[in-house]
Amino acid sequence: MADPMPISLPPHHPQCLGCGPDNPAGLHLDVHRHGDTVVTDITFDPRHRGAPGLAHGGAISAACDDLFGFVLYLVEEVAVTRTLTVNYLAPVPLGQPHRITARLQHRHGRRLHLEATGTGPDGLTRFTAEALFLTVDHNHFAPHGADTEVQAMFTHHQPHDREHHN
Ligand SMILES: CCCCCCCCCC(=O)SCCNC(=O)CCNC(=O)[C@H](O)C(C)(C)COP(=O)(O)OP(=O)(O)OC[C@H]1O[C@@H](n2cnc3c(N)ncnc32)[C@H](O)[C@@H]1OP(=O)(O)O
Repeated sequence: MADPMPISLPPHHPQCLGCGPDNPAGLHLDVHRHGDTVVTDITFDPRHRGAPGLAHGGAISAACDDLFGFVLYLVEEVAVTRTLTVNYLAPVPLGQPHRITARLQHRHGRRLHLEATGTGPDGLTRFTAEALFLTVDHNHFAPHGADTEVQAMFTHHQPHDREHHN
């Protein structure tokens, strides 16, 4: 079957570390939905350096965590990371695009089990990640004054409308 048409997904908010276009220290992930997966192409650069010439594990982890945050648009529920495990299978060179693909593996009540794979231009999978996200309601963010902002992320994102118009 042909690949589904990619659909552009909006950043969580302009200052998000993972995807915010206005965060000068951010990774600036540009994310698309492909069917039941979300996909981003990231090229780590010298700002993300760990060992010389290689991406820092924390930068890779942040990219995976944020990409999992885009699966929430597909699930259409607010959730936060409870656990995140990254399997660093091979060093990730700076300056080479890597495609990270994430999806919901399964759901059990409030528990969303997510999985991701990061693959280089040579086809080698250099890292994988698994996460447990727990659904929360908007009040989770209220003590930090962000409940309205989080609600807006999910209200303004209308995946079905976008699908029809793309
Ligand atoms: C949301 C908008 C997107 C924003 C951008 C996305 C950015 C990317 C995502 C992130 O970085 S989120 C930020 C980092 N994460 C956090 O700040 C979360 C901090 N942790 C918490 O706030 C609480 O620990 C949490 C809300 C996750 C859970 O607290 P709760 O009191 O609601 O749940 P509880 O600990 O009682 O566990 C609920 C259920 O999960 C189960 N559970 C908890 N930890 C588990 C575990 N490790 N493995 C398996 N099950 C687990 C637990 O047994 C229980 O099962 P039952 O419902 O069956 O009783």
